[in-house]
Amino acid sequence: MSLLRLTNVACWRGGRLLFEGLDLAVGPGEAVLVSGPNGTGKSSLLRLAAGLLRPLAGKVDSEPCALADERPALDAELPLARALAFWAPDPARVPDALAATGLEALAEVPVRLLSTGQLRRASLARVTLSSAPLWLLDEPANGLDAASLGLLEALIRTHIAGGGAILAASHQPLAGADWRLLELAR
Ligand SMILES: Nc1ncnc2c1ncn2[C@@H]1O[C@H](COP(=O)(O)OP(=O)(O)OP(=O)(O)O)[C@@H](O)[C@H]1O
Repeated sequence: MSLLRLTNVACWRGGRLLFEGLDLAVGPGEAVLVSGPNGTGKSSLLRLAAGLLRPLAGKVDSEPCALADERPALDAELPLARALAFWAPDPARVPDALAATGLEALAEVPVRLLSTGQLRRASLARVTLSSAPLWLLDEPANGLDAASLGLLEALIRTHIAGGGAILAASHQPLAGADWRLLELAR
């Protein structure tokens, strides 16, 4: 059983072929780390997996997923807790998600006032609240200080231990899981 399966996938973007013939299966409890030089299509691969991009060829099958990338996808005008509640099937879990990402003191602060690293952590809180079995994390360590990196790794560990799956793109090594590596080449 796979939570994400790509079969013979080709991706065309920005007027060129980024990759083709890509097969990938990610099952419960598995984590895959996509690496490769700038512009090789790591973010595009995550967007394909999320159903936000269509493959040029091949097939993408995915269970419900939550994507965290550089866009927080939170209402900038709302206090953080309310902005997160919008995405939560169970809003009662918002305080736990804030605590798990070290944001409990910012629950009433409007999203637009958060710093870069705080916004990254808010995205992670949104992902944890989604209840999606598949997490798609695009450069999740960007902008995080050492303590926040520890929180990210703890969230990854818990998700994998609970039978979730993760597809992440990162230029930096990430702990928290026994990552299977997928290298995209130029
Ligand atoms: N919104 C877009 N519209 C058109 N082309 C795009 C768009 N976003 C990215 N591309 C193209 O797709 C290519 C791959 O971009 P992508 O962001 O997937 O690479 P990446 O491997 O994640 O890069 P990086 O390491 O810099 O984050 C880029 O070189 C660009 O030409």
